[in-house]
Amino acid sequence: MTIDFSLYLVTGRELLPPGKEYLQSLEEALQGGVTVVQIREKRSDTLEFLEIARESKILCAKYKVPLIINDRIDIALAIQADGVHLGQTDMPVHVAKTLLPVGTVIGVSCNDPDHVKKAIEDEVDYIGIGAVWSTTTKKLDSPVVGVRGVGSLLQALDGTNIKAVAIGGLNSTNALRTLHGSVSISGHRLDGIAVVSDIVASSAPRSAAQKLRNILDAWIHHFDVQSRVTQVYDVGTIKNGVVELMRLIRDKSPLIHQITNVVVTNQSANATLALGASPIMATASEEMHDLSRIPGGLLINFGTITNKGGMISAGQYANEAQKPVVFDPVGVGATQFRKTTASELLNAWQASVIKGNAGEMASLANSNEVQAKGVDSVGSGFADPASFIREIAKKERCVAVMTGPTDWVSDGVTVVKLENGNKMLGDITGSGCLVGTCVATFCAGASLMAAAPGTSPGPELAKLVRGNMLIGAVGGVLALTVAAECAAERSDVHGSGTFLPALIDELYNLKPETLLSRAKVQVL
Ligand SMILES: Nc1ncnc2c1ncn2[C@@H]1O[C@H](COP(=O)(O)OP(=O)(O)O)[C@@H](O)[C@H]1O
Ligand SMILES: Cc1ncsc1CCOP(=O)(O)O
Repeated sequence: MTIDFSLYLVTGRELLPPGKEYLQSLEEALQGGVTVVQIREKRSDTLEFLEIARESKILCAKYKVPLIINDRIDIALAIQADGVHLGQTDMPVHVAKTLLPVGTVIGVSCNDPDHVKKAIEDEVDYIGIGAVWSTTTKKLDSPVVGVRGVGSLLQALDGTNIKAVAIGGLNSTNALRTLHGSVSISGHRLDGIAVVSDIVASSAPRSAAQKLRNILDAWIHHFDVQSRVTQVYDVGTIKNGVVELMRLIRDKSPLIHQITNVVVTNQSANATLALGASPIMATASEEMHDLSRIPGGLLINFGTITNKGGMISAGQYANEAQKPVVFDPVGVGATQFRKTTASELLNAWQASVIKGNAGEMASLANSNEVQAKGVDSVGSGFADPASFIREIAKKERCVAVMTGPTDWVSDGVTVVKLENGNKMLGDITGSGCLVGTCVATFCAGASLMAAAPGTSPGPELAKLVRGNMLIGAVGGVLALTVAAECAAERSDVHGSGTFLPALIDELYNLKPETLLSRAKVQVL
């Protein structure tokens, strides 16, 4: 039987809110658009489980929704359920298959590559990947998979007909992030999401399910359409796009919320102003929601990690508001704490752009090809930077920027090579951080442009960010590197001390014509 796995409800009677009756809640969830139901009764004895399963089956049949039984082959047989769901310590699949009628759907829980390998060998019908987020609904025996961990498990299913759903802590706030961020490098997406508490614990399960349904419908449609069309760029389109953004930033002065390090806070705020935007350097968790409601962009630079909670909530609210999130993982390879924090942040929210030098990007990609010393990259960089940047962008599901004497930008398909700049940028502290600020500013411009009425077609509900982040990222790099060239040529610049204020001046005075004539852009 073919099952639509998109909205998979797992029951949990112990979570029902006071006054909500089980069958009533289930029926409302079905009306809200649940496509498959699993009866999970961890505390009931056999007779109670059987009774619940029977009643649930009648209700599911009314809505033509298939019913799956958790763990218990005997109950599944007794009520002629459509399927069973087995955990790693339940009845082995090959034994279950000998007991169940041919055609019974079999699913297993997986949280590592070996589980997936075994599920493929066992020819199961679907896998439940989890827990993806932390949850209090189930006591977890293994660490959470994290959104970024799902893709490699999905990729292992390439070439099979096995379906996959994500489970654990899913709700209407993180569903889109989970769906988008879990797509594998090979383009394999989840078939659905499995939810317990977000629906069952709700006093309004119909609207809880409907909310998830709307997100799923929008995202699946958007993804399936988008994976069939590739946006093609040429140098002219990119340069003109950047200039358009430059003008829009000066005209609209978007708010650039920056959580950045203590070393560069002042110069970053000044660079933002010089570009015509408005900086706010706010770090407390308590203010993140308010800030996310103001159009603009967010920069998270973790050069000095002092407020992880603020970084997490700022990014999550920005995703919700479809605002750009630019992540600068300063010195990520330097300490284990930075590595763990980067992974935590990148699982918590979807970065729109990740920007780093070669050492930082290598560390994020777990590559040993380029080393770092503290916050600096060491050596001559990647042998094939174009392929590296394309792959990391594809893996992280965002635009990636790798700085250095040559800067590289990719959205996972197109690679843009940028050769502006001046080596004096290496003589001041925080030139990479300034690139991050400029990128966040241009991405904010791109977001504002897309938010203008009539400029952004398509299902808005399906997006974690609005606007063209590739052009935004290129714009930020070009603004800073071209301004650096102009600053370095000035007769009043005698060294790094005079270079920095001259750089701010040149950003302030940067003209579209200068940027157009100096920009060294190649599209690969
Ligand atoms: N040798 C160089 N020549 C020209 N531009 C450079 C050079 N080194 C760095 N840059 C520019 O300086 C900016 C910061 O890059 P980088 O030095 O890699 O960052 P970080 O400070 O994070 O290590 C980038 O825009 C890059 O183009
Ligand atoms: C059954 C199960 N398997 C892995 S996590 C989980 C519980 C998910 O519940 P919730 O959706 O309430 O986090």
